[in-house]
Amino acid sequence: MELAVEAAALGKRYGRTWALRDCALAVPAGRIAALVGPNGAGKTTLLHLVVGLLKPDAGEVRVFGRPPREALPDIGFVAQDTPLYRDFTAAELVTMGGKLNRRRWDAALARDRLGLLGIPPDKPVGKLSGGQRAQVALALALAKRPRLLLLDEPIASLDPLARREFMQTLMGAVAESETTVLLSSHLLADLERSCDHLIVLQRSRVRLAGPVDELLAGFRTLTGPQAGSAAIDGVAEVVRASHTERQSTLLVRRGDGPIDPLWTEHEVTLEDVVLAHLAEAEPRVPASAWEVTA
Ligand SMILES: Nc1ncnc2c1ncn2[C@@H]1O[C@H](COP(=O)(O)OP(=O)(O)OP(=O)(O)O)[C@@H](O)[C@H]1O
Repeated sequence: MELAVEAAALGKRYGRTWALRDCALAVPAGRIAALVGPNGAGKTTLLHLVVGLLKPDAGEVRVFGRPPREALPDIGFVAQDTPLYRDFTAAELVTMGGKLNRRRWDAALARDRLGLLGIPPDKPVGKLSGGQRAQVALALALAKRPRLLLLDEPIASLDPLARREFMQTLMGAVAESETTVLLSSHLLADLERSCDHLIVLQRSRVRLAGPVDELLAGFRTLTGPQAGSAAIDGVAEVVRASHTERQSTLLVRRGDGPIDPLWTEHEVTLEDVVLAHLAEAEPRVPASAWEVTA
């Protein structure tokens, strides 16, 4: 199995604070991988390490078996907030992309895609809507015909319809080209429909990672009587529990044995699994840290 992204003991720190630590990852080629986690978890840092914009302070990351700098011609990257030269039109950006990527540039693909989406070719991109700009950035990244496409929160500013259209465009494009995608997002419901690999970061560490179908198959929600959890001891490991006066709801990592019929088993969604793993309280900053000496 070819790995598109592989990281071992990868770490990056700013001053004394680790933005990413002990990160071990293996994203197989051809996957659409979602990178999720709370604000400040280290998602952008990880993407910047993968594209070679940052150098690791520990460990290493490889892209198709090579250091990121060597793999750069095979990587397409759309940074957070899709930065584009705002005074240029989409048509000018497509031409400029051709000059910057002489080895491989599919201008026809970008033009066809933008034409289909009704993006005006002759309007400065600064005057397009946020969704249209995101589509321009995606079309430019795809025109590079990358083997790995990195997208940092590409749909954050889009309305629900534009989000769906963006994800459909993305999935259609990568299915045709067998591109591997690593995309960070907070929008779990959108990811469930389109991603087949998941990486959850929390407080600079990988909390959970693997193929979505395997992760979902490994967890169940159980509902049953309060204080009945002894009945599942040894059969299922409780990841998160919530209780009302009458019943308990448990998210469990499923073992092999049968579950006591006291409990009703339900399948889980991606959102259930991610939120249960992130539910640990985030550390708070004490109010005293905000005091500024006059
Ligand atoms: N240039 C920098 N200098 C100092 N600290 C930084 C810098 N960039 C990021 N950090 C810190 O590194 C940590 C990880 O930041 P990062 O931007 O990777 O998180 P993120 O998961 O992408 O967050 P978000 O979802 O808010 O975009 C945070 O604690 C952040 O404050």
